[in-house]
Amino acid sequence: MMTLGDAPVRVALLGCGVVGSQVARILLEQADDLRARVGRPLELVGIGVRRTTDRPGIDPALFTTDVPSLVAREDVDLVIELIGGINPARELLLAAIQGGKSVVTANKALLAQHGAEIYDAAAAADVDVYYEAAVAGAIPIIRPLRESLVGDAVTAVKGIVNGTTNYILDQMHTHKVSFSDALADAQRLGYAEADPTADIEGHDAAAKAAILASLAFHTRVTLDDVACEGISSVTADDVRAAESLRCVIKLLAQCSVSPDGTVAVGVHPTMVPLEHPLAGIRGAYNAVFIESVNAGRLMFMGPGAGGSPTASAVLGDVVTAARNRVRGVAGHGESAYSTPGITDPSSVVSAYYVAMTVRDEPGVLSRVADAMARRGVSIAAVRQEQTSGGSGARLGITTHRAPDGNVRAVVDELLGGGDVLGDVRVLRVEGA
Ligand SMILES: NC(=O)C1=CN([C@@H]2O[C@H](COP(=O)(O)OP(=O)(O)OC[C@H]3O[C@@H](n4cnc5c(N)ncnc54)[C@H](O)[C@@H]3O)[C@@H](O)[C@H]2O)C=CC1
Ligand SMILES: N[C@@H](CC=O)C(=O)O
Ligand code: NA
Repeated sequence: MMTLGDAPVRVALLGCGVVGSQVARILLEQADDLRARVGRPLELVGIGVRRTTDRPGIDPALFTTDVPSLVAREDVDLVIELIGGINPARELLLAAIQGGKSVVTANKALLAQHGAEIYDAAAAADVDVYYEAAVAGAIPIIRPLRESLVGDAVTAVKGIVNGTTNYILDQMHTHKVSFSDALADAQRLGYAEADPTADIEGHDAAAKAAILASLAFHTRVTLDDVACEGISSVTADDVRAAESLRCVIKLLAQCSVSPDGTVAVGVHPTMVPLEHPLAGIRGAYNAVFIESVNAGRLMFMGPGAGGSPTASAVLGDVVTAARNRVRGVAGHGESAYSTPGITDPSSVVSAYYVAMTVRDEPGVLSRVADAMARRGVSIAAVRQEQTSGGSGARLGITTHRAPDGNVRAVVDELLGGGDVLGDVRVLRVEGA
């Protein structure tokens, strides 16, 4: 990489939505401080957008809809991608890298599916790829895994990594707001993805889990490797059931090394006991625990979504990449030397809450208990109450830890028999 002499570091920004507009604001408002921190001015030379409209405080001459030409400009040193989605974001990032530009992105969907292609291209071109904003918004989590803990041996990463779903679940628990109203609020507040299906079906959290697992275990985990359940089926009844067990429902991402050395990565709605630190993570906040052999247990917490917090993480990367540029070096590349393989999701062990509406007749409970016992699923607690319509009983069973596949097999068996009337719910339960 060439040094820049005394020249400014020239920055192209792609996308000027929730996050991009805040990045532009900070680049312009904090220009003096940023110059002092980089040692050269950070000059915003263009903003690529789909449609040009006036944005208060930003010179209209900066905007262009010809994004490929902006990326190809000879005088651009650094490209910030805040468009989202796969293409054209992928093509634009690859073009930037192949043109010798360093890149900063918040695009977890892209990195979880095409990360290897992008990291390899950056290594070949000797330029930087930074992506702190891609996981858990403002919270520094990529850099701690990529740099601070790289001399340790991480064994598990787990937590809340999607602000939208945490906001929705928190509203459902705390204010008894409906799922759809809470989602509409999350969209209005700028937390949700352009298509919020990615949030509520767990795909966004799964993409982040893939990125975290890749960094934590020095391997390449992609979106397809992640067992993923979202929160779209979580109902007010589930919320009440969780509360009656002194729990709240959270969408948890879990990445760990299994006993056979493979890597287990999953995203699931989970009942979390009120006394657990993750239970108190409110609104669009995120929290991530890292467990490692030498450091022990670390917790990172903060705003996981929203324009200004996410822009903070983007600017951290921009300053780092610009400093590298000034010194004529590229930062740390990807460490993906390990190939442990992915754990079969059915062998992942957890405690469960299994609820179902059953016939209110003698013998039903013992048959359900027998089906569980035959699959090695041990019951921790049982609650039973009349359904409001009186057509059956609502059975809520909490299990001890058991393999996911065994619990699913019990549920399939019960659904095939005559005792279960319907409305079966299976939720993981986190240890206190
Ligand atoms: N909103 C948030 O809280 C967070 C968002 N992110 C990520 O940041 C990225 C941007 O997210 P938001 O700002 O929320 O999205 P947004 O939808 O508000 O903004 C996207 C911007 O890209 C532009 N754009 C879309 N298609 C384009 C195209 N083909 N060519 C040029 N410009 C195009 C849009 O006009 C808009 O200016 C995404 O990758 C998202 O996953 C990451 C962390 C938090
Ligand atoms: N839609 C995402 C935005 C941040 O990554 C979320 O809600 O967490
Ligand atoms: Na982050």
